Amino acid sequence: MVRIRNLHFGYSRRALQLENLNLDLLRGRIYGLLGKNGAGKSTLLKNIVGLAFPQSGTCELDGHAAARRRPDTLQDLFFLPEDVQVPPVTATQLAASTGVFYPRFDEGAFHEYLRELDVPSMKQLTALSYGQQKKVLIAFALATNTSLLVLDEPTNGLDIPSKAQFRKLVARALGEERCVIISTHQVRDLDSLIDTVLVLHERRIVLNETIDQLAEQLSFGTAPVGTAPPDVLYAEVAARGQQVIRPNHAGAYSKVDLELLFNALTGPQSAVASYLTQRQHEPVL
Ligand SMILES: Nc1ncnc2c1ncn2[C@@H]1O[C@H](COP(=O)(O)OP(=O)(O)OP(=O)(O)O)[C@@H](O)[C@H]1O
Repeated sequence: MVRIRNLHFGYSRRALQLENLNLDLLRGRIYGLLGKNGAGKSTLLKNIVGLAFPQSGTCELDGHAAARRRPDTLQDLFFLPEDVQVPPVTATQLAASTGVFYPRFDEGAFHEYLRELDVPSMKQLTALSYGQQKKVLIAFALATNTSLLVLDEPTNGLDIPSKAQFRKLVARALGEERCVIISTHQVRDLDSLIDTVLVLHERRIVLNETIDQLAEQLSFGTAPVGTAPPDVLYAEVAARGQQVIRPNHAGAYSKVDLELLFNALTGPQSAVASYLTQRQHEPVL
């Protein structure tokens, strides 16, 4: 679906935001794009949807350069930017005026999503709160049924129950044909939703693994404060003891702690990153 090769991008020639970046995104997956503030998540997403153009390298959507912005590509992708701006119309009018640009737009599903997110469909969007405006556009995005759905910080501005509702709706809207990419710096918002984790750090993708692959390779657990358990790749002091990441030698399954993993990968000289890279280069027996 998305194929990026040796992508270099900077807003000026002197400072690169993305450097020699390679990435493949597949249909039927929900990707979580994690990165610190200013890491370049929005910049990468804009390159993917053809709103920013690589200085060198390629970014292709189903074999066509995203930057060409072909009509058949644009009608099959939806991008929800971080800062949303709504037109002075109702949700119902939005569906009528803008839904036509997306051949598989499902108006019935749009209204169903609005009901589930508890947003009125007959009120002017400009008169809604920021969180409600965001929910309308999330409902619209899901109802477009485009093959590629790119959501930049969609949970910003949502209250806690709406974040849970958001996760439910996205999980339901995913099909074999759809590729969803969601960026966030609030890692916990994507817990139990994404199946693949991407971490953007220091201008590159430093992690691209499914949750299952991570659970297979790493073990997430706790240890008493002051102890140094054997094999520890990363440890962080928490309210009740230390949270630790170790190699999963025993083959036992533990829940992947996304926040701990993110901290481990974006700290100095990440032993977790080195371990995962080493595993990738081990011969398969
Ligand atoms: N239009 C622009 N012109 C110049 N520099 C920009 C522009 N947009 C972003 N940048 C810079 O590019 C870098 C990456 O920004 P970007 O918005 O992609 O980060 P982000 O990971 O999405 O951050 P956040 O989590 O804070 O939203 C930042 O240093 C930012 O200042």
